[in-house]
Order: sequence, then structure tokens, then C-alpha cells
Amino acid sequence: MSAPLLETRNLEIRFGGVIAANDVSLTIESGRNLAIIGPNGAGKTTFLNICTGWLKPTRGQVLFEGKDITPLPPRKIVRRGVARAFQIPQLFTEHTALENLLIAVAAREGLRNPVRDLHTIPERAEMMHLLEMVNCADVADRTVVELSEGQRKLVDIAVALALRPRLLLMDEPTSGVASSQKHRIMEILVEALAQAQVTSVFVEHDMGIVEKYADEVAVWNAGNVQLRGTPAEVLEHPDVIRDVIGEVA
Ligand SMILES: Nc1ncnc2c1ncn2[C@@H]1O[C@H](COP(=O)(O)OP(=O)(O)OP(=O)(O)O)[C@@H](O)[C@H]1O
Repeated sequence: MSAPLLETRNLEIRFGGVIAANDVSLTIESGRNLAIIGPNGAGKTTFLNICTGWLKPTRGQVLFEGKDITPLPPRKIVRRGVARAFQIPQLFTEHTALENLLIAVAAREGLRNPVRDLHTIPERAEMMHLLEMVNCADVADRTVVELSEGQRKLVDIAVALALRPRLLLMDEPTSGVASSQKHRIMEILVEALAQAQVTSVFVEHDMGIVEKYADEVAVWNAGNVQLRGTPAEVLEHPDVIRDVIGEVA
């Protein structure tokens, strides 16, 4: 049997007296969209930060496609195929949407001066295709400051896909977007991930989004996974209703 796409073994990290990861062992299989939910301070973002190498656990391991990536610096983990998108899009706001993707490619290819060499990058057509996949081809030549919050979120996802990941970790992909737009953004996002064959893990506080777009849900509590299952199993569980849904309601 092949190794899971991502596996964590007994992760532990403390910040002073707080145990933000308390023996976290979890596997993520290819082709799934896993939502992470849980009360504030449960350790959800800490988990993403450990998987991307931004935080190093004091104990435990992260394996990607069966290989230990725990000691690697974040840029090497990205090259292995693990990308990250943040609550607030990390874009160069004075550059156009397309230029942002080209900068990501230049960084991926290790060009020394990605901004200067932008327009010589041969992957232009591939990047335009990514913008089409996230429904943003029509704003390819607009600077990021001119885009709506929803478009920025989608361009940020396209930038992550430009790194050709096999796993994308996201912190609240629809936060900051008007609630009327959230489902549309998630639909575009989930379709783009399926097309690019990218597995996703996303932290989410909106249970409507979790119910509709996650294949599986992991519930975090006090630095560990309290429960895991399908959205239907998890969202009706009395502990989740008490500890998570009660809190966000
Ligand atoms: N760099 C840090 N230094 C000190 N404490 C930290 C640091 N990062 C996280 N913590 C603490 O670790 C705990 C887990 O934080 P984390 O951000 O992972 O929770 P979360 O589940 O993502 O919360 P939220 O839903 O509010 O974003 C919290 O008590 C937080 O204050």
C-alpha cells in the first residue's frame, strides 16, 4: 500500500505553558478536501505552520509522500509539493494578477531577480490557464489593488497552484469575503483543486462551508484531534455542537 500524502506522528509544540500541539498523529490521503475546525486557540494554525516548516515541533515528525520533511526549511518543503495560502492574501499589490503568478514561477524556478525577469518567463500560457481555472482571466492585467477581496483570494490560490503543489494548506479561504460570495468562491476553488489534482486541508470557522465543501472534517481541541469523520458525522456530534458550533453560533 502506498504511503499517505501527508502523515504526522506525535507532533508536540509548546509556547510557555500552552501546549499548542499535543501528540498530533494524523494522515491525509490524496484527492480529499479535509476541513479543520475547532475553538479559538485549539492549535489549528499551529498545525498548518508545523506542516509547512514555519514552526519546528519539539517532538514528532511530518512525512510527505512517506519522506520525513520535519527538518527541512519552508522553501524546500514548498519544492517537495506543499503550498500554503493565508487568511490575508500574500500578493504584491502594485503588480498585476498575472505578474503575481509569474513572480511565483520565477521563485519556483529559483530565478535571482524574479521581478526584473518577469516578462521573459516562458510559463505565461500556463499561468493564464491557472487564472482561467479560478475565473480571473479577465482581470489578469489589473493590479491587485484594483481587485475585489474575492478576486484577491482566488488569485492567491492561483499563485499557490503556480508552485505546482500536491497539497495545499489554507487558513480560512473565504474569510473577509461577503457572505453572499463565500459559496461562489468555494465552488471555484474546489473545482480548480480537482482540475489541478491538488489535495487540500483548510481551517474553517463557517460550518455551512464545511458541510458543503469538505470530504472529511478533523476537530481540533486543546492541541489535538478530538474527532474525525464525514461532515454529517462530525457536525451532528454533541461534543462538536457544544465545543465548536456553540462557540461560533
Ligand atoms: N508564536 C506563538 N507564540 C506564543 N504562543 C503561540 C504562538 N502561536 C500560537 N500560540 C498559542 O498557541 C495556541 C494555539 O494557537 P493557534 O493559533 O494554533 O490556534 P487556532 O486554533 O488556530 O486559533 P484561531 O481559531 O483563534 O485562529 C494559542 O493559545 C496561541 O495563543
